[in-house]
Amino acid sequence: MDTQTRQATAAPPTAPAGAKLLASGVERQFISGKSRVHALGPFDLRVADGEFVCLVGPSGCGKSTFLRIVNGLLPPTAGTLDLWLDEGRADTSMVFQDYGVLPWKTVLANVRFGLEMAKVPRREANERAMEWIRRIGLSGFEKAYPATLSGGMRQRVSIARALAVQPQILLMDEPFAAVDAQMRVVLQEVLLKVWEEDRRTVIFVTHSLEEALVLGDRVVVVSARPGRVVSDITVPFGRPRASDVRRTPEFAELHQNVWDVLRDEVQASLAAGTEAS
Ligand SMILES: Nc1ncnc2c1ncn2[C@@H]1O[C@H](COP(=O)(O)OP(=O)(O)OP(=O)(O)O)[C@@H](O)[C@H]1O
Repeated sequence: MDTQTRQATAAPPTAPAGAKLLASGVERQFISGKSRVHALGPFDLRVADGEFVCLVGPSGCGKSTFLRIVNGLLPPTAGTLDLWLDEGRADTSMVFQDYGVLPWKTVLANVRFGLEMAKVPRREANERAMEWIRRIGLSGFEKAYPATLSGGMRQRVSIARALAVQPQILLMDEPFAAVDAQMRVVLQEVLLKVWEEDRRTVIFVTHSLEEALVLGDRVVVVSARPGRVVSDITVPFGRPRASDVRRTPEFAELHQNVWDVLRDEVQASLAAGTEAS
């Protein structure tokens, strides 16, 4: 029977060693009018504490749906999702493609926003926000409004806001898709640097296989809809990692191997779209 639960359990005795997240047979269907869309699953994934896992897959295969389930925004229609969370710290925090900054708030107020929601006292919230503004490379822009910033800077604000609450799991949904190619590389480097500093658990969705291989400890290839895990690759490049790892022959070879798997799913997705139309 469908369980329709997202279980967030504080350190249950059954936690597999080191696991932060365990998705077991997670599925999601959407019903709109008379049509039913089987968006995801059965989806099985285990993520260890402190691991950086990238999801790649064809458009519409359910990647965002999975993040929304992890974030608690959406219940699964079947299967279970267990999160092993420490008490007293924010569970999850999400960064979206479209910046998600509040245009009427300054950079400082935007970064402080999540802390205020978490009822962190004003002085501490200010200090933590200022610290994250520094870490993300926006010192000097505390009083600026989003409209005066570049897309890359706005996305830094989003990342700083998400990280300032010290989430146990950071969920990133194509966070760099809206910025130009050069800025994307810069933001990848910023993210690599801040992630190295405290290595929290990250699930990062991207359409760019190159980006996934530059950032991730693992790259999980998701099938055409309904999304299932078709391949789970451990990225062999060491840490700390610089973004110019992409220029090595080993990177090119791995990219080709993973692309061979991903291409089949993209083609399957296109074929399904053609049949449906
Ligand atoms: N609220 C909803 N109601 C109906 N269908 C939905 C809803 N949300 C998502 N879907 C459908 O579920 C499928 C998976 O969507 P989802 O956004 O998770 O895919 P995705 O892999 O993140 O896609 P993309 O890479 O293009 O962002 C799509 O067919 C989408 O249209």
